[in-house]
Amino acid sequence: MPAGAAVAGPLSTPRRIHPPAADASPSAHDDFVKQVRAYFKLRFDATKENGGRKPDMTAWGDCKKVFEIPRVHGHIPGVSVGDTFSGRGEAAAVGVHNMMMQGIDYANKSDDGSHEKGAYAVCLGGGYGDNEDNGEIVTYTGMGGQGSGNSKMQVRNQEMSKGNLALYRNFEKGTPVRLLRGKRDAFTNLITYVYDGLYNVVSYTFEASVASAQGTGAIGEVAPRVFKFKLLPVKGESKVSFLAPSFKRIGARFIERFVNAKIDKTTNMRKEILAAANDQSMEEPASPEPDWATVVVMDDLSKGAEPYPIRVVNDTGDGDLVGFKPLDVPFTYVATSVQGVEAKRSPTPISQRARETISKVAAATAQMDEKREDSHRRAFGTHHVNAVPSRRAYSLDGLLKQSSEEGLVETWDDGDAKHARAATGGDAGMTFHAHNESTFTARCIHPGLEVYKVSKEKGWGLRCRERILAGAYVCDYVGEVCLDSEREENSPELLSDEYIMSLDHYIHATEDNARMLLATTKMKEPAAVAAPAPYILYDLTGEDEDCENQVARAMPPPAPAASAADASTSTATTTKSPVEALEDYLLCLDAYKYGNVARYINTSDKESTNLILQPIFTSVVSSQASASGGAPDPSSMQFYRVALFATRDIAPLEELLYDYGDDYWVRLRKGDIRTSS
Ligand SMILES: C[S@@+](CC[C@H](N)C(=O)[O-])C[C@H]1O[C@@H](n2cnc3c(N)ncnc32)[C@H](O)[C@@H]1O
Repeated sequence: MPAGAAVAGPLSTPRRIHPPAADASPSAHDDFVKQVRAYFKLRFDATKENGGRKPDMTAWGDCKKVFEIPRVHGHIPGVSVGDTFSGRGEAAAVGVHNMMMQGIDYANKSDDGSHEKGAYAVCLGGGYGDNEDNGEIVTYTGMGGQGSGNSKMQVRNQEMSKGNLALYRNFEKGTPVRLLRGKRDAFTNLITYVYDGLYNVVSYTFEASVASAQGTGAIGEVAPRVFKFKLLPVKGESKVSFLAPSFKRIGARFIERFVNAKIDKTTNMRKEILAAANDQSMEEPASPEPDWATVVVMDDLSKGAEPYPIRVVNDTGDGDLVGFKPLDVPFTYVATSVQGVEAKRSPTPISQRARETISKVAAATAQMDEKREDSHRRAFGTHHVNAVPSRRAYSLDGLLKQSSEEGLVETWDDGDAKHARAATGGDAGMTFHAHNESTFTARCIHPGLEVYKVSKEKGWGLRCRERILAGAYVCDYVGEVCLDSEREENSPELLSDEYIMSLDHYIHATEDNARMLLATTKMKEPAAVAAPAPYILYDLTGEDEDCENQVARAMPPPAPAASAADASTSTATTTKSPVEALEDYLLCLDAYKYGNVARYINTSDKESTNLILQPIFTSVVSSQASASGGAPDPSSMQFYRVALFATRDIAPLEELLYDYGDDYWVRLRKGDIRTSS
């Protein structure tokens, strides 16, 4: 039977009718589609009349026996953007979306290689609680991982296969998908579907599902992850139909302008950054679009925990998601450090001890307050005392301000704006200044921070899309507070070492300091501690470039031989130096499982770093204080915030780096630390 020939009544002997050739006239295609729809209606009504179940599906099945249903990318000839369908069956019969039971219509491998180009179509109309349809921007959730029954709960991570892989190919190859939108009518309870044309897959993420029992945001609960594909309408080939939930709010004309403006803005931003990086004039003829595709792995790593979203992107072109740690480990983003998270789940010895230490620290803070000034005088010299706490630490616009004498940052006013520049002298990273939280004005992360794939060797790193001024606060190092000595129990994997920030700025400064801390925190009786050894644990002056030597010098001197009488009563503590004794109680921030954006900051040699760490005295609420109305105790030298500041102006997209310290490089060289690759 030639294409387009009429079908006379229900067919007892099914015959396959092929669609017209691609170059046939539009009217031939229109006729074919009309014919299919007429036959569909016939079979639908007949099934319904005979009391058959699922007439939609039956009619589709009948159509398939009679007509060859087109399997092509792009528009279906004879179907116009805006055409409506009575159900999924009718849309399937004409080939707009050929899979009735699932949202993504994709080819299998036998389909003549077209699976390589990606999915044919997607259907929006319920099913995945993670879908978002804002009209101009559609977030389409991938398939798989849902529980059985009607709950639609996400119970497992989705996999990059089948429809998800197909949509990834759309993204990769730039093949648009057809979008079928469905909406249930509140009165008739019937769903109408409309063909809204072609949409591009512009990015995708792999993130925690909100439609899961665990996706409640509770700390310690890790929701299964789903793929989310962002779709934008192809200009001139699509529409945002009345079925899109936000249609009334936005209005189609605005949508078109909005979408195009958005794309232009991104392109211009890229051009600007590239031009700045290459020091090219913006007047020069536009260079061809860079050959990179930014894979937006996540729109906001913090899931709303930070005031600014933190994008995770990969523009290396390797398209590789593997190795992005939140995908590999149960990581939870937290904006401030957490205590005893493990204990909440199961009371493990580590968190128990960590909590005891924290409360001892809190209890000792009153004494600490009195002694702080004294300790700082001993640790850092007289001129630093004034900076603890110091209202002079920040300029009016919130930049960290220090005199050049203190070797950190100096500021000046050039009349128009305040600028800050790294001081030429001094070793900023090696001088520790303490600031009281009450004088610490910048409490919010720097806008524009972005986690990105640096290289295979370094793994992921942090950069900022905006210029960071010298002295500006960037973020805190945030993690799970635990005992340094027992952190292995918390994160036994070797890699966990990568995310530890030891809170040892003070005890490693001087022996005196450690002894004072030990005494005030009453963790060990000072009498039980051996006489102080006259050495500095780490060379904080940074004068000695050979870190091997520094670590060698850092080793404690051999323990004095114990006498026979001592041996009978001696314990390990009697031979420990104050620093060693205190190390058992040293706290650290472990950002392996709980952390913030700072866990992605890589290290570099001192010359190339652009950030420094600054301890900020924080407040700990002791049990005593909570009983008396929750007034926070003053902070201590053992439990403090670690803030990161810019040491110089940092250009947009420049990697943010701080010096992990000599110990890191020594351990790296010895092979104690694995790199990310
Ligand atoms: C706190 S993490 C930084 C984020 C890490 N790059 C990632 O992908 O998650 C520290 C780890 O990053 C890697 N790293 C940091 N700085 C590096 C550098 N300069 N060269 C190579 N690897 C580095 C090392 O594996 C290190 O243990």
